[in-house]
Amino acid sequence: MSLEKIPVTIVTGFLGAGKTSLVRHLMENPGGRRLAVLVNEFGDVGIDGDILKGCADPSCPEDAIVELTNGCLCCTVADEFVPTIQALLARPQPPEHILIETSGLALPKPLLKAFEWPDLRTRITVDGVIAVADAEAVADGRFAPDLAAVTAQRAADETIDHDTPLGEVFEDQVACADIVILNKIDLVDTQALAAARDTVQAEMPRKIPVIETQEGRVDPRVVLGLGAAAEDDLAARPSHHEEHGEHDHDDFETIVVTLPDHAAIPEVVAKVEAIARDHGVLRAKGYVAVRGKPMRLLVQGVGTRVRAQFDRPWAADEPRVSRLVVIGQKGFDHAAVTAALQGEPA
Ligand SMILES: Nc1nc2c(ncn2[C@@H]2O[C@H](COP(=O)(O)OP(=O)(O)OP(=O)(O)O)[C@@H](O)[C@H]2O)c(=O)[nH]1
Repeated sequence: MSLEKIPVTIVTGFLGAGKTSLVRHLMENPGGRRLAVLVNEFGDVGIDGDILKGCADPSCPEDAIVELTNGCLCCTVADEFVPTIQALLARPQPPEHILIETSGLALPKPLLKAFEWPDLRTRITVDGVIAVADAEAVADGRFAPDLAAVTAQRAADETIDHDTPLGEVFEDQVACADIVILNKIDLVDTQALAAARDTVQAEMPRKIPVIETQEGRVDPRVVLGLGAAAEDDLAARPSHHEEHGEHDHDDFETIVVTLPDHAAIPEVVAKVEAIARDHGVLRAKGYVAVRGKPMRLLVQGVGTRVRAQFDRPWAADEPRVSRLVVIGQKGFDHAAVTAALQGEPA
């Protein structure tokens, strides 16, 4: 038995940045490695796991794709993360590389600390932390500091943290990374791309590569096999939540909304656009039944950008239930969002 530690790549990045797209691309291009994938999502509706299981193959069979939906990975280390990794390592053919997709709200640093767990420390190592960023969202200033707060408080105290909740999560993710994937370059022009690059670079505590991609398509040789051993290098990866030792996710809220069947795709898309526009919803995703269609519709909203495509037929034993996971900042209007999704189209 080899004593080499199994490399683990942690994929982090804000809600909807393109983490699942990247993981999927790596599963399709494993470079000869036998992979296992661990995916963590908010809410108990595992959509990413479902998407990823759709591209299971011999180099990453379905039972090597594990979903952890019981809350945040970094907060359930002992109960969930450690036993899951142990089970993967105990497989007759253990993986040669493990990919972990964290939830878009997760802070990577507490997860890195889990690699110090006695039973894991000798068996796995963090090969690299990849932060995926949405070039359009970054260029739009969605992670920018709260300028009003900066102005109001500058005179009072220079040291007060003026970041927005989105800004904090974004900064923590970039600060922890070994590589940043600046994704969705199709949605920005050259100027906006340069602005996004500058913003990402401004957040880096140390110089790391920034790679531009579309749909997370990157040469696996660039992102796998970095040998970063990030768990030994925690001090170089500062976090906003350092002093608390742990963190909570009180800045964001998730609801799950059950929808009626829809008559046509544009209706669903318009509603998902509307909840982002009118109620500041950050992310919406799920499967929707369209009347008369045997296929289920995968609906994905990132801000007001919405994609909908049929992914596979509803299974015979599967209820044709339309459900969307909706994530927004704390205090978003759950009732209004639910009503907007459940109501008749405008
Ligand atoms: N236009 C465009 N859309 C993209 C690109 N990459 C991903 N998307 C879309 O963006 C949406 C979110 O992509 P995901 O890969 O699910 O993002 P994620 O980071 O895994 O999302 P969460 O797990 O919810 O945080 C999906 O609708 C993707 O199809 C890209 O390069 N360009």
